[in-house]
Amino acid sequence: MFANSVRQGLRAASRQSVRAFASAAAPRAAPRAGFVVAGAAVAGLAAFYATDAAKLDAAKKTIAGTYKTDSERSFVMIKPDGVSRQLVGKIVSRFEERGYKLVAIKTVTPSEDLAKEHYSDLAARPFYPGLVKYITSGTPVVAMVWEGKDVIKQGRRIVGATNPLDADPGSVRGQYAVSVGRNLIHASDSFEAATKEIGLWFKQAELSDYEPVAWPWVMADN
Ligand SMILES: Nc1ncnc2c1ncn2[C@@H]1O[C@H](COP(=O)(O)OP(=O)(O)OP(=O)(O)O)[C@@H](O)[C@H]1O
Repeated sequence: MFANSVRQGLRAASRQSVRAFASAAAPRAAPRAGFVVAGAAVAGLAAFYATDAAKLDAAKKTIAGTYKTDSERSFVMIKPDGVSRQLVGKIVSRFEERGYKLVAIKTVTPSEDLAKEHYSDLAARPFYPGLVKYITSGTPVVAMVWEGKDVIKQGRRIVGATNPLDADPGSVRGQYAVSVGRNLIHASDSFEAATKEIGLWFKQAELSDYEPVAWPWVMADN
């Protein structure tokens, strides 16, 4: 994605630079030194536009909405222990009562490939095989997408620290979990992770677009 935007930025930059150069370079037979200077200017502009395009891309809307706006989205998953312990309603309520918008929810019995891809950044960790086995136990997970301002950061606070021993008592893990290996729930920890995870678990068509009646009362800043 970033590579594409940089390529687009470079293309836009060279188009702009060529236009700028064409209008600035009135004499047809410009001296050789002029070409050198112009070449450097084109390279400089290309670099500038490439950086600028990358910056713009960071603010661009992805499947996880737009970061730091009301449309920000997080991927939240109730793990097999949460489903088996029949805590789904209580966990969903935490997000709902906070004011966040449920844009997708489904049960999934994850394949090994899906679990491995979801936790691919932990592949080298000693607990990885056990983690994959836990997620693919055959009991489903509940995969969800929640939307609203700061939902990624606040979602992590609702979920609590990875190890329930360190989790705030008011968090899901702090209230219901005991062991790091059975910590009930996952929530995206960054916008990049949310973009990857929502794209991995959901198709665009599965994500609903609506406004809850209380939305302005929850999301307004003043
Ligand atoms: N030491 C460990 N022993 C067993 N399982 C662990 C251990 N550390 C992490 N895990 C499992 O791997 C998951 C992913 O670990 P990570 O470090 O990404 O924490 P996290 O981001 O809080 O968790 P998650 O990605 O599930 O939200 C944890 O939620 C937990 O289920």
